[in-house]
Amino acid sequence: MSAQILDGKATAAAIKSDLSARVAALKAKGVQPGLGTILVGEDPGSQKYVAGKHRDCAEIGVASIQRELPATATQEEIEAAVRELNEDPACTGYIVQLPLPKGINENRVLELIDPAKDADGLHPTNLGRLVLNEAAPLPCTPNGILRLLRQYGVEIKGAEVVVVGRGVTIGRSMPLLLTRKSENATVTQCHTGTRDLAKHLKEADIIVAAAGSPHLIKPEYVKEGAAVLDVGVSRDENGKIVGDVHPGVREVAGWVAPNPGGVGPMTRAMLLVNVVEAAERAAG
Ligand SMILES: Nc1nc2c(c(=O)[nH]1)N[C@@H](CN(C=O)c1ccc(C(=O)N[C@@H](CCC(=O)O)C(=O)O)cc1)CN2
Repeated sequence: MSAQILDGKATAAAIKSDLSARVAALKAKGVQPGLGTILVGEDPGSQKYVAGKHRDCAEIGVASIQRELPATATQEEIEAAVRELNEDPACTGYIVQLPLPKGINENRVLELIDPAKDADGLHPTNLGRLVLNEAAPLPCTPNGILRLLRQYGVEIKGAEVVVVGRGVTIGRSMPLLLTRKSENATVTQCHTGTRDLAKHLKEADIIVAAAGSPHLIKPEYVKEGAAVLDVGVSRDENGKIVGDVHPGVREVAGWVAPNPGGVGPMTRAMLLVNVVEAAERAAG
């Protein structure tokens, strides 16, 4: 039996359609939401993601503010771009596209973002609010994963979830979201220091694969009927995406979020949710 596809494209389209109406309501009140992006360098993947974010903005009526810096930009130049967006009233929320070039202190840049304009939910204040169970913009990919699971009726409550990876955009906060009382999942986090990944995966009802290691999750590691979300992005010699999940997993799993077409579009939709919610808060 082949797994049901968790269709991120279709789910994101429905979310964007709802957001369009909310943006129109804000505009009727004289509020124009605006998403800013800071892109440093010429990484083709990052350029593509940022371009997609601005296409989404145009689709739902959010204004776009784009700042591009060369790969040679200094820490000070990047921090100056952050300060500028903090002060720009047209920018109601913004992101710094990650990763930043080698040699740049990413945490120092993230810490400079005004937490009220943090559209990624990655500022330490907002991550701290998440730990404290307070309202905060949620990190986009983890939130998108939850929305996708709910959309397809995958049971999260009581589920054994294995998160593979511990990066700042997904792995660090995914367990925080899943273990809130509203989700009530049990989470095991695996990473490069995990001794027996297969043992943990075999127990999992839900697998979130965010390691960036091509085809790391093999069919024989997956419990029959599990939900498997492929979030890892590697590229082959032609620039084509290779996910963390082996294609054969579809024959074992109950649900699969493919890559591309699964979690990626949801990440972008959740960014728009954060931007619109921040503008709604600011409008009272
Ligand atoms: N500041 C941030 N940087 C990064 C984040 C993030 O959430 N905030 N996450 C990733 C990249 N990312 C968002 O920026 C992202 C990844 C994937 C997609 C997407 O739509 N992917 C498509 C495929 C696109 C392609 O063909 O390359 C899909 O999965 O269908 C959007 C955004 C790291 N950096």
